[in-house]
Order: sequence, then structure tokens, then C-alpha cells
Amino acid sequence: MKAQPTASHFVNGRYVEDTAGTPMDVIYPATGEVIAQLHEATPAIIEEAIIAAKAAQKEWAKYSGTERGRILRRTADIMRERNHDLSVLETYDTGKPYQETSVADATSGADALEFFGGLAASLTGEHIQLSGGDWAYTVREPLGLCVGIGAWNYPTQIACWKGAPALACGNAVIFKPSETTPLCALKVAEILIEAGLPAGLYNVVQGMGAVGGALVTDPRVEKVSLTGSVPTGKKVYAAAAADMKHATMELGGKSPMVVFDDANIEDAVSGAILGNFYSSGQVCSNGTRVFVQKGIKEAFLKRLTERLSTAIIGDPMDEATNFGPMVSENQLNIVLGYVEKGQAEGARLVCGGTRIEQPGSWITPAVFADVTDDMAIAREEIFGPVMSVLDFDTEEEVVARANDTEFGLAAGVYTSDLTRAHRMAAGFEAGTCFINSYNDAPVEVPFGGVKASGIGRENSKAAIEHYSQLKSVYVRMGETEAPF
Ligand SMILES: NC(=O)c1ccc[n+]([C@@H]2O[C@H](COP(=O)([O-])OP(=O)(O)OC[C@H]3O[C@@H](n4cnc5c(N)ncnc54)[C@H](O)[C@@H]3O)[C@@H](O)[C@H]2O)c1
Ligand SMILES: C[N+](C)(C)CCCC=O
Repeated sequence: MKAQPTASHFVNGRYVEDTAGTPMDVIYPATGEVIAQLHEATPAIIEEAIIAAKAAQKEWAKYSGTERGRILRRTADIMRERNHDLSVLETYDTGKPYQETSVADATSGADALEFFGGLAASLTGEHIQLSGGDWAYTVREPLGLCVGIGAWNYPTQIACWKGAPALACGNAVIFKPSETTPLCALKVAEILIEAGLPAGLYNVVQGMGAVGGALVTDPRVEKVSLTGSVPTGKKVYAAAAADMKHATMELGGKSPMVVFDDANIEDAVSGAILGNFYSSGQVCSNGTRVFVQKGIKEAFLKRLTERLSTAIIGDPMDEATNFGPMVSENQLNIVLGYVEKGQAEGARLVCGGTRIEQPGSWITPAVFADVTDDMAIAREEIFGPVMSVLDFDTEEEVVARANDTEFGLAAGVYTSDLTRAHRMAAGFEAGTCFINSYNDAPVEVPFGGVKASGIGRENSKAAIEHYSQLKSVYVRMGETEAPF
């Protein structure tokens, strides 16, 4: 098989197998071929991972930040050296074109390892001077055992975005990849060990939601970080809260992109393409509700359809291909269902939305125009290549409509009036806003959502707050006074 790993799980510094677990086929989305066969983690594998992680974390917490950082930075270097192989694996796991994976996945994971590796030595506490010569100091301590649970669209990136800050802060990690894309995180674990990470600190266990559930509810786990859908997020957040565990929720969205009539149309079309069709539309922060000011609507649609007709849909391993398949047959059927629903609701299908009849899970990129706010395609996250174009007249109107959603992951605006751009950014109810751009996610900048789209932030210095906690130590220099 093309991508069979040494074993299903990576626990305590080595690959482990337990064939008693339910078999899991790994399917290459571009062809429908089974490329690997794994087994879901049994309770014995989960137990082994938790015991190893708890023991290893106690020692890891005693390392200096400099020592921890050095290992993470070495991991980043190895990932960059092996970018080609890791990108091919990411393409097998997800179906995303190599043209994308070679610049956006292992490299993004390496960025996180490098960034948090660099930050590790600077994670210090404070000295606080108090009255009468008393003083206090704070110590930034790790949380303990952090469980990461991944979605299927960015398996390498998600494994690193969770692992890097957790390890930098002195925690141990158990990562459960999505059952749809289980391969890449195993490589991350393997490279961390090669770079010098002590065994037991980064473990990968495979499985469906139930394996995630078993980890989230285990009392020995201190933190849970999920990347997934809002319904799963609600369940996982509730389970974490029941035990007062720390939680980060990176969830779904239905983000707005607003194009004013003074925008550079070519740039706005580029933003709409990036924000709807990159990774075949399987990006959480996508700007799938594209509000276009009425005066430029037809010009925008014309240029958009011209540019879409040049998309190269084909073998994801071919470097020329820039649009790949859906991750799975299941996801393809969900997307096809929304294309049907959009038409039934009266939206105008401008182009695409057709299943490509060949092995694998293929659909052409779809654009709907004349979409109204109440339509399912404008309200629900589709997580596929379906853009909804909505018309608007005024700035006040479009801000209110953009925010009229349970989600709040991202929002973007295209305009040449920069005062208006900043007003829009201030008005958007979203965790990340883009001005004359879309979907940038550099590691230096916090990433995460508001409202139903999530809790907490990944990347940047902000992530440190979500993987560590402060201990305050009060020091009295004089006598202790008591009332009696
Ligand atoms: N905000 C972000 O950073 C971000 C990034 C990527 C994807 N996403 C979101 O992810 C979703 C698509 O991914 P998906 O279909 O894999 O999501 P999903 O919610 O179906 O699954 C996510 C993960 O949760 C696990 N899981 C399911 N039920 C569970 C339970 N009860 N307890 C513990 N774990 C459980 C799954 O096995 C999987 O690993 C979209 O909504 C997308 O927007 C968000
Ligand atoms: C880096 N991207 C492309 C914005 C992806 C972020 C993760 C969301 O799915």
C-alpha cells in the first residue's frame, strides 16, 4: 500500500499496534484507492499513552525553556529538509494538490515549531513589589497533559499548531488525528523523537470520535484543544467543562467577505478565489458569503467566472494542478447536497457544482449569485467549494448582515477607502479580519474565533496563555499580623 505507516499509533517514542482495534481504511481522495490500513486505538493503547505522557511530562517540566526550544527548532529544521516527502504524504492524506501542500502544510507546521521553540526560553514570570517591602512573584507553569483532536483539512498543520505551544510550555501531548486523515501526525511524532524529544511527550492515537471522547473525559488530562465542527465543539467543550479542564475550541465558520465598489476588482476576485476554493474550499475561515456592492456585481461575476475557467483540476501530485478533490465521498455528497439546495432555494448557479465522473471525490468549483441571507447556502457551513455571492447597497446594511450569523471565525473587506476598511474591521464580529487580503495565517498572529466559532487562540504569543498557567507566590518580609 502506497502510504502504509509502520504502525497505527505512536506512543512513548515508538510505533505501536493493537490489531484488536476496529480497522480503519485510509483512502486517497483523488482515486478512491485504499492507501493504508490502520486500527482504532483500544483502551489499552489509550492507557499506555496516558501513562507514558504523564510520566514524561514531570521530567520535561524540569527542562529549561532553552533546552525545550532547541528540540522544537531542530524538529522544524528536519521538517523543512523533508518538505517534499511530508507534502506528498499530506496530499495522500487529504487529496490537496502538491502545489499547495508543498508550501502550506509541513512548512506551516515548521513555522509553529520554530516560533514556539524560539519563545520557550522567554516564558518567565514577574516580580511584583508590594507595600511594606513585601513582594510577590509569578511562575508560568505547564498545564500537564494536553489532548489535541484534529480535523481532516490540515493534518500536519493542526498536529503542530497544537503540539508546538504545548511542548514549549512544558506539557505532554496526546494527539488524535481525524479518522479521515490519520497519516501525517505520525510523521510529526517520529521527527520530534529524531530531533531529541524525550519519549512519551508527543503521542498519536488513532480513532473515531469515541477515542477523542475517552481522552477528553479522562481525569488525568488537564487540557483539551479541538479543531473541528461547532456541533463536536459543543460536546467536547461540555465534556471538558465537566472536569474544569482548560479548553481551546477552533471551530467552523460562515465568514463574510465584503467587496465595495471602489475595490480593486482583480484583487477582490483573487481574495474570493483564495477564500473559497483553496484546499477545494475545505478551510474553516473561508469567506463563503461574498457581499458585492450592487454597482460592480456583474463585473465581479464576469471576472470571477473567467478566472475560474482557468483552474487546473487533475492529478494532485502534478505540480500544475491547483484544484483537487473533496477529502472523502461523504464530504462530496454533503457539498453536492448544498448545490442542489441552493438551486431549489432560487439562487442562480453561475458555474460549477458538478460531480466529475471519475474515481475519487471530485466536484467543480461552484459560484451562486443572487443569494439571500435566509438561504441554507448562506447560513450553514458547507466546507466545500461553494461560493455564495450576495448583493448589498450600503456599509451600515452590510455590516449588520455580515454579523447576522452564529459564527465568528473570520471576515474580510476589499475597498480602497482605508478609513472605511478599519471601520469595517472594528464592526465585524470575528476573531480574524482581513483588509484587502484573505486567509493569511502567519504563526506570529493569533488565530481563532468568536461566538460559536470558538474559544481561545492558536499561534502567536496568545497561545502561551492557553498552554500554561500562572502561580502567584506572596512573600511577607515582616511579621504576620492576625486579628486575635
Ligand atoms: N477554526 C479552525 O481552526 C478550524 C480549522 C480546520 C477545521 N475546522 C472545522 O472543522 C470542521 C471539519 O472537520 P471535521 O469534519 O473533521 O470535524 P468534526 O467535528 O467532525 O471532527 C473533528 C474531530 O473531532 C473528533 N470527534 C468527533 N466527535 C467527538 C467527540 N464526541 N469527542 C471527541 N472528539 C470527537 C473527530 O474524530 C475528529 O478528529 C469544519 O467545521 C471546519 O470549519 C476549524
Ligand atoms: C492557513 N489557513 C489556510 C488559513 C488554514 C487555517 C486552518 C483552517 O482550516
